Amino acid sequence: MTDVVNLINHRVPGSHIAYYIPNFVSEYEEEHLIRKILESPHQFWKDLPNRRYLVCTPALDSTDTSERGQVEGYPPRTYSSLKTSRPSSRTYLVTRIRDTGAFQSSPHGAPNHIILNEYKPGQGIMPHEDGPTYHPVVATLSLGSHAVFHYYKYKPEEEKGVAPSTTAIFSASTGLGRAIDKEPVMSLLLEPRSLVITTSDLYTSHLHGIDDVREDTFGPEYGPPMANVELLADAELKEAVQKGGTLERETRYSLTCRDVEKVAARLAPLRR
Ligand SMILES: O=C(O)CCC(=O)C(=O)O
Ligand SMILES: [Fe+2]
Repeated sequence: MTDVVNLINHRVPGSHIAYYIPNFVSEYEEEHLIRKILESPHQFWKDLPNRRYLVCTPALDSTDTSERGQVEGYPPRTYSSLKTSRPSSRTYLVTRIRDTGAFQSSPHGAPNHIILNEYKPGQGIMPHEDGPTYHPVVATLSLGSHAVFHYYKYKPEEEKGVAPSTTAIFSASTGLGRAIDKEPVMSLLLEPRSLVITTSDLYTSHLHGIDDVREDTFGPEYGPPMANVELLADAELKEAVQKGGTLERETRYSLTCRDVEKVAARLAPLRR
């Protein structure tokens, strides 16, 4: 892994609550992590039409349930651990994320919870909120492919009715159906091996999502600008974003690392 990062050098321009760190892990580490991910037993994965995911804790082995808990939107039966060799790749990763200082004020001072998602080309995740279960800092590592991450806001309450530019969605914070503004407030290109850290109300009062497309096309007529373009490390990707171009998606794995403030339910050990 690379040296300890100084977050201040990675602030997304125009935002004081998002940080983008390219090449947070090396190609060798990426390959190792993907291999470990693919070794996770099939029964631990939860298949959805547009992605599959599993939930694990960063530091515990598969027989230790002491820190496991229920996370809103994620059924308890998916709780498991990634199969890892010693020393745990997850522990190492979490230590490095802790060392960025982003989780300094979180209850455990470091992520204690990881959601692993796998997206094939053409898959994505609808705009959603993650709910109030977590401390409002999230660190997401991307592996295997790039993705374009959009952040959205809700339409103001007084705008009743769903206009053509909005989508009605259930809000985890209010429990009500609300209309979202389809124009993203911010969009980021996440390179493979990058870490993005978002905090504060980008997390608590906004939604986030990834379009279910096979390729991403950039250019003024194709969609919103990428707020982190100046921070991109890969010259080819950067040029595609700056001058206009198309990037084909490959299989992407994301590790969404957070601190669960309150563990809502203790779970029985997995028997398999
Ligand atoms: O794959 C990602 O980066 C986003 C995952 C996500 O938003 C979630 O699992 O709630
Ligand atoms: Fe999410």
